[in-house]
Amino acid sequence: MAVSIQQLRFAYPSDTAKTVLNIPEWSVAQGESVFLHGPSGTGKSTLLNLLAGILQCREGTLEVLGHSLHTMSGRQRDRFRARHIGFVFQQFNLIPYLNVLDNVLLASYFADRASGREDALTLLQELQLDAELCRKKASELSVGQQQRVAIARALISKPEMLIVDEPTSALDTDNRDIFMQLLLELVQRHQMTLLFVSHDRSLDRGFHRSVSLQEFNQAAHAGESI
Ligand SMILES: Nc1ncnc2c1ncn2[C@@H]1O[C@H](COP(=O)(O)OP(=O)(O)OP(=O)(O)O)[C@@H](O)[C@H]1O
Repeated sequence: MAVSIQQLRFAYPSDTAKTVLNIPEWSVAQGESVFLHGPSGTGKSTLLNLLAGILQCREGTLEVLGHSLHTMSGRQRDRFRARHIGFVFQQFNLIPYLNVLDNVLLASYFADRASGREDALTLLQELQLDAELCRKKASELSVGQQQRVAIARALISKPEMLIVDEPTSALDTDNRDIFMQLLLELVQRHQMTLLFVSHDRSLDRGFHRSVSLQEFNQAAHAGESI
């Protein structure tokens, strides 16, 4: 299994009275692509952040790619994420003053799987970003270009799992369709597990499974308190 969750409960330390996630059981198979949707504020980003080890699971079990994240320290989770997970954030989080190529190479450095310039340039080319563009600073790119750099950065260390959080909201329909096609092709070619969050249900074409968080998160129904 790529993801296996049992009896997970999560509340933010700053608001412990509010259970954001209460998931009795949920799993994702290796190589599966899952489109996760649900109304705003129901905990989609929170779930992705737990799966990537950015947030800590304090109650229940959370296994990702066979690793027990619920027993790991913060440092171990950071290392796990750098090695095994590619994460594309809503705001991309590129480093604005570094050029495109260096933004991508920096991620491979942190993963301890240093990929060379050639690998990075090939990947950027696959994502339709040419050599000239790769010399530009991230702050000089369009939103669509930044998005593709963020994907390249997530893929450079050859992660087994790619997590993408609502990445298309700033794009027009044509660019969105091109982006989705590119993403799904890359995921299939590299045989990765994909978890993709969006409000936009029309994007779920091509995924193995489309699921609402409310189907398996009990906290979303009850407005539950611990
Ligand atoms: N850092 C935080 N501290 C406290 N509460 C938070 C924090 N981040 C999110 N929340 C709360 O947790 C709940 C779930 O938020 P989350 O961002 O996971 O929802 P979401 O489904 O991804 O929403 P959206 O679709 O709007 O991005 C919300 O009620 C939110 O207010």
